[in-house]
Amino acid sequence: MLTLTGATLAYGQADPVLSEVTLTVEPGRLLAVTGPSGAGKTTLLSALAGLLAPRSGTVTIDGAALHDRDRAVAHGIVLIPQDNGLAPILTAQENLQVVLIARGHTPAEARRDTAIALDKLGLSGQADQLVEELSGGQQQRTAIARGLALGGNVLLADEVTSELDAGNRQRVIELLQGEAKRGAAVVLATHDPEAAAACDAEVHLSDGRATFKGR
Ligand SMILES: Nc1ncnc2c1ncn2[C@@H]1O[C@H](COP(=O)(O)OP(=O)(O)OP(=O)(O)O)[C@@H](O)[C@H]1O
Repeated sequence: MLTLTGATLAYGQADPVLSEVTLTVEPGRLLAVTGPSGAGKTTLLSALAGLLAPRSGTVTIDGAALHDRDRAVAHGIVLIPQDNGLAPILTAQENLQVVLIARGHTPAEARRDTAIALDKLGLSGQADQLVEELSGGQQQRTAIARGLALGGNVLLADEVTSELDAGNRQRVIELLQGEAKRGAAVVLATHDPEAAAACDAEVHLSDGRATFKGR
């Protein structure tokens, strides 16, 4: 269970982006994080990913303080970043394999899980293409495939449908729902009302505050 308690999130000495946020990201649930541009969606996901320590309040995973990204990785917290975070001069499949091998897969396991994840995103035909040669939407789907291949306990997806056509957006939402069904806690930051509506719950960020919206 990943929990923020009374967390104030800020960069350096600047005014807080979000104040006194309390929320729990529950296994088996898909949570939407919504709000206008600049409201703090990426900031919230950064705190949940162990990348940004709260100025006050706490972030805990299974009751233990989440001090840093290393701790988050050890707890299986996977982030699919807004800018996709892919290495442009590696192929789509290399981007997945490198990360899987770094997490302890054998090369054969990494090849197998890479192929499965790329196929789920409809990218089998792009496996050998350099990321820099892929379209924006294909790159976004490659980043999602990499996130899914890691099979995390917590999956934080930051605006991962922004460059997708309707069919692929639906596919991705169904995959995220599938991740929740297998028991992962899934968080989707999104501007898209349809994507938010497909989630089990929604937290809306506005004017530095987080508000839960019912379903
Ligand atoms: N690394 C940083 N250093 C300083 N300020 C930052 C940093 N990252 C974000 N901010 C500021 O924090 C605020 C929230 O930004 P954030 O990226 O979390 O919003 P967002 O809701 O994800 O926006 P968008 O929908 O446009 O992606 C903005 O005012 C932004 O300028």
